[in-house]
Amino acid sequence: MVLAKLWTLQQHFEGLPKESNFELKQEELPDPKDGEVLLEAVFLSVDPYMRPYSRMHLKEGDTMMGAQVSRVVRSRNPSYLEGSHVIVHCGWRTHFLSDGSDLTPIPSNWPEELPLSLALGAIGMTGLAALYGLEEICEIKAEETLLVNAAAGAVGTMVGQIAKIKGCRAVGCAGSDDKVSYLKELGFDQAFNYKTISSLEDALREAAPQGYDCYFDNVGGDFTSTALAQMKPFGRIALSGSISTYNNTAPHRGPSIHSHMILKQLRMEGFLVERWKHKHHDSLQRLLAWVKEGRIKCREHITEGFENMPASFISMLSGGNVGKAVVKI
Ligand SMILES: NC(=O)C1=CN([C@@H]2O[C@H](COP(=O)(O)OP(=O)(O)OC[C@H]3O[C@@H](n4cnc5c(N)ncnc54)[C@H](OP(=O)(O)O)[C@@H]3O)[C@@H](O)[C@H]2O)C=CC1
Ligand SMILES: CCCCCC(=O)/C=C/[C@@H]1[C@@H](C/C=C\CCCC(=O)O)[C@@H](O)C[C@H]1O
Repeated sequence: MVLAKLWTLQQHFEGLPKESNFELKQEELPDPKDGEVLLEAVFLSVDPYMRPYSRMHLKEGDTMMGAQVSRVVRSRNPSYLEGSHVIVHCGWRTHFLSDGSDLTPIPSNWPEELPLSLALGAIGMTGLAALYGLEEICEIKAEETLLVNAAAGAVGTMVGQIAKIKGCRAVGCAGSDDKVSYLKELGFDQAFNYKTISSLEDALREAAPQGYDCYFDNVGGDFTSTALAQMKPFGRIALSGSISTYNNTAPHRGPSIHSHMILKQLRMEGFLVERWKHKHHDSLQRLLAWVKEGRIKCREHITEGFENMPASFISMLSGGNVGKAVVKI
């Protein structure tokens, strides 16, 4: 028997989540039965979707949703050896009993020197979001100019670096001067702090006077209304997320899109990573190769301790992270 800790959604969020929205609980888990494995969390993923999805899919009292890298501590399932690692969507919890059907093994050629936390980020869900948004939705081509917002985050840092690998010009914006310096270190051609500029319109024009072929949108809202005006004819827009609206307490009036979309004949499409599940294996191998070759740098924002899950989540939504937000147990 093991005592699992778990974070529950004590009360639905109103605006930015608060520590009081969460409750830490404990649960006794029995020994695994035939076919089952007992998992222990090693790294928990901290992601923006948890904010809107909790409202859509959770009741008060439910365990918070989320993915983690876990270690198999006891196995009665021959497919999973004790000591091996898997990814599992079991929520914010330290231990979990699984029948094996919901587990994704870490790629078998994972290099020993790479932290397993990257399987939640650059070589995991957020890396895949960047890759698919660029290749499948933007259909980005060499020498094109790309704009990405929330650029210093998990998805954004990957978007800019993949665009550079493909021979494109990458423009990124983020919410602090340190983040902007980091984007330049990563090879972004232009980067600016959207919180300190006097006009977003001017900053976008200065960064790419000829306009943008592709726009990878993580932020939505008013930013998108302004960015659309600077797309080139036949530009493509990948709607990845709209984090600027996740904490809204009143329904948000969407960006005004028609005149730009029609007159410039733009294409805008939302996506979820899981659409290309059939490509995940090969895509993860491509991301892994770029990381091993040093063509992609991975920065992680690691918070220590399961008790700090709510704090890490609130901080990420407030812009406190550079790179992928992860909690290490
Ligand atoms: N479609 C899909 O399949 C997927 C979509 N996503 C989406 O991608 C986006 C980025 O996710 P991810 O990379 O994991 O998170 P990040 O690592 O980028 O962290 C979130 C960042 O968002 C920025 N942010 C917060 N509030 C605002 C705001 N009001 N305006 C502008 N920026 C803001 C902050 O950076 P700053 O300091 O720059 O403000 C913060 O650091 C999210 O919208 C998410 O929902 C993620 C994964 C998969
Ligand atoms: C308007 C909201 C847009 C959110 C965009 C976004 O960030 C999507 C992310 C998904 C994410 C969804 C996650 C969870 C389902 C529950 C699983 C769990 O962790 O318990 C994931 O599926 C990959 C992204 O496409």
